Amino acid sequence: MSIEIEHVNKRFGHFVAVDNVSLSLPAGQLTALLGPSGSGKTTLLRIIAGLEHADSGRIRFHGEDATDVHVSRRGVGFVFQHYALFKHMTVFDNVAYGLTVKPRRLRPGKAEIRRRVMELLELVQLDWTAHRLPSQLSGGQRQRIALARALAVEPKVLLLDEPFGALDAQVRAELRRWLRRLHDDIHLTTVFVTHDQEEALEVSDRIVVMNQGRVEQEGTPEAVYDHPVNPFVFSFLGQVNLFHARVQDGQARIGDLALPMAAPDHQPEGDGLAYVRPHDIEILAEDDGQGALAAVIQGITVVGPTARLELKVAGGKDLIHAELPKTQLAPLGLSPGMKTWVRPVNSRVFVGHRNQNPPVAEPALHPRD
Ligand SMILES: Nc1ncnc2c1ncn2[C@@H]1O[C@H](COP(=O)(O)OP(=O)(O)OP(=O)(O)O)[C@@H](O)[C@H]1O
Repeated sequence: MSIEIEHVNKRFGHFVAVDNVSLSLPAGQLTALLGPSGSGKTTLLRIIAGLEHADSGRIRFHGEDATDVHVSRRGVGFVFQHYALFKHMTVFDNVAYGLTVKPRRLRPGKAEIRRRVMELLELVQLDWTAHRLPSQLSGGQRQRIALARALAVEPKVLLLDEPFGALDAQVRAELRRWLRRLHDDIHLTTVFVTHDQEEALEVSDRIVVMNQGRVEQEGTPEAVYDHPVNPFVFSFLGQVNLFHARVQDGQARIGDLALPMAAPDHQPEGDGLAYVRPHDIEILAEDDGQGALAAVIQGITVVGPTARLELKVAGGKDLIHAELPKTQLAPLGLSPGMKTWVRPVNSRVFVGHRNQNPPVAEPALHPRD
């Protein structure tokens, strides 16, 4: 069941929470609504669900207008960050709940309810917990039961609001891989809200990047990561270093250093900022004469297989961040205090954009200041 969102607006008093959003969410896909806190993700999800009413605009499910259809008739299943399972009911009864409260004529028989609940518990790989109480489960297990419960009434659309937000990093990572596998099995149109870019990139078929109630970009994870349309999306999808740059005659430069650019066809010319990801900064122990910026290593941190370097470029005020495989440290003989050369091997220059970095962005470097 596809979801079409057409010119949806929502204000709370004078505050614009959702600002003229139009989207088409394809059937059977897992779409992430990704954005910083307060960007309107949850409000949009609640409008899709029918828990919130848009001030204007329409919501269609598979082409049919659902804007004025009550939440109970939209055929949506939800899982929230703090999904309250009924504490005094067993796991089995929690999952069965939505079926047992159906009107008599729509309610399946006892044996059918049992069959369906056990099937769902197997799907979420927790059939062995059927007779437990929620308090006897871990947080991750509870969220999987919440998902089984949402699926019990056979929703046409599944809506997840930061479903793993309250769990620790490792459980979160396991659950998002599990959710991806589950989605590959059931192919239910799913929309999930997250502010975690890694989660969105790893799990979803499509990502909608939101900011201040608007959609900044929409596309596959590869498209939004590799071809961010503006500085906001670039910065929000990962760590970034900023350099003053100039584009002239189709060539971008930081000072005299020519930059290779993943440039769109019509790269505007003029002064701007070059955005470079830490893993796109090459570190050279010796100047190879092919253009690089002199820099001194300020610190090295090894995190698992990755070495993270902080460097100060000659003439620059702020530190830049580079990342490379830990195994390259020894061959290059890199150590704190050492003079090196750095070369951006991939970058994107935005000319004439307002610098609208979210707080996740790293400090800017101004080598020409
Ligand atoms: N019922 C409400 N009354 C007043 N303001 C609200 C209400 N619900 C949301 N807002 C405001 O609307 C804005 C968007 O909120 P929303 O919850 O949609 O953002 P979000 O992107 O989901 O953020 P988060 O990740 O923090 O949940 C916020 O500034 C919030 O304070």
